[in-house]
Amino acid sequence: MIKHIGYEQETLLDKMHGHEQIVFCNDPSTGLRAIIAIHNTTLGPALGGCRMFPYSSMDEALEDVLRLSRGMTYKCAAADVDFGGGKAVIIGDPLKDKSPSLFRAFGQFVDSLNGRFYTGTDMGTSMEDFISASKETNCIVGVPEAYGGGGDSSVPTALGVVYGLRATNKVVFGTDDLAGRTYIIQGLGKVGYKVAEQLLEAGADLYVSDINEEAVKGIQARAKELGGTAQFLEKNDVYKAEADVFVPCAFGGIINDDTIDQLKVKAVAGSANNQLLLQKHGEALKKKGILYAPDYIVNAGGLIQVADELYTYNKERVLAKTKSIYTSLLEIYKQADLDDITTSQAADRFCEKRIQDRKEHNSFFTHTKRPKWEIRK
Ligand SMILES: NC(=O)C1=CN([C@@H]2O[C@H](COP(=O)(O)OP(=O)(O)OC[C@H]3O[C@@H](n4cnc5c(N)ncnc54)[C@H](O)[C@@H]3O)[C@@H](O)[C@H]2O)C=CC1
Ligand SMILES: O=C(O)CCC(=O)C(=O)O
Repeated sequence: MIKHIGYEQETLLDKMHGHEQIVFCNDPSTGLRAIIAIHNTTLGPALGGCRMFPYSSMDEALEDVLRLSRGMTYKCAAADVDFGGGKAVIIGDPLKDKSPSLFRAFGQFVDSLNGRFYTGTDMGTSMEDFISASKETNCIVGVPEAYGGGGDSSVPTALGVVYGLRATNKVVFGTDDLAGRTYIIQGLGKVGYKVAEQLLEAGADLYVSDINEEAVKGIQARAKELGGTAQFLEKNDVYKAEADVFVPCAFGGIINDDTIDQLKVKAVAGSANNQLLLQKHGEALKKKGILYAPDYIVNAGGLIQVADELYTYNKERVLAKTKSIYTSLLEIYKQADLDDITTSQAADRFCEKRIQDRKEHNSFFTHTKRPKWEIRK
């Protein structure tokens, strides 16, 4: 059917793995090079953050955005929000390559999708970046309340991770108490730093790792104030330290053949998206007796908040839904146990069933079918 298209393009289409749409964004005047991927809009318009990272190649950026947007489809289904899966990546160094005009250009590309994609912060991007983008489009979430948003979405994300850690501790240690345990936190950014702080406040001890020295110094000072410890680990030492729980809060793919061999923890639960490099790594963790908290269940707090923003934001509702990550995760653990499958397989099955059920009612999002979305278009 696509024989007339050259080999390269055919390969690109093959890579889409069931995605609906990919948009390549190029604006030489601001230096913007970005990719927006919309995975699936069965449940509603695509919603997902925008990551900025100095990808070494276009292929690497594409691979990341395809994986991240697919994950959002599952995250939206699990969190029971009426949105589909999408994500964006901007190719560039967040420390050097940002400018308000670059984010305005990005906003224009988002706007061109006419309400099929809503976006906000992720790794490497901040609320300030999206204040710029929101000058060009209404399809921006996670900006400060003064700009009509719900504020920093990493706050509920971190809270959800802490509830996820409680649920995980309950299964592994028989109590959901966070105190008296040792956690390895990889990445002290918007989410990781807040998780670290809450764990210290609860009486935990930490190992921490970040390439940003300021973040490490900051959490060590906070640990001192709170009477806990936050021992620094070099980036390659995080996998081999002995602790109760590994809490990945930086990038994906960190659970792989190499790291599973090194891990000396009883559980893995953190905010990073796409923690398992491949599905088989969930099986390898299970075999090793390490409990894995599926990433998109644990890190859904930010999504819950930004989705709520689009319905008309209510803080109490967001808090209640974020807290329910505790029970959702316990359900997934129970189901995985009953079916003797991995926790990620149990989570995937749950989401795929929810999407399939909805598909019987509608298969493709359009504004005319869902007039309620007019509010933000
Ligand atoms: N911000 C949010 O609300 C949500 C974030 N996530 C995911 O959580 C993860 C963290 O997100 P954010 O905190 O927003 O990102 P961020 O960009 O604020 O923080 C990431 C941190 O990781 C550090 N880092 C980079 N390379 C590292 C390495 N080799 N070793 C240790 N640390 C390293 C960075 O210096 C930075 O401090 C990402 O995977 C993101 O996709 C998932 C759901 C929502
Ligand atoms: O947290 C956000 O701002 C949006 C949701 C998202 O991109 C994510 O959960 O990865």
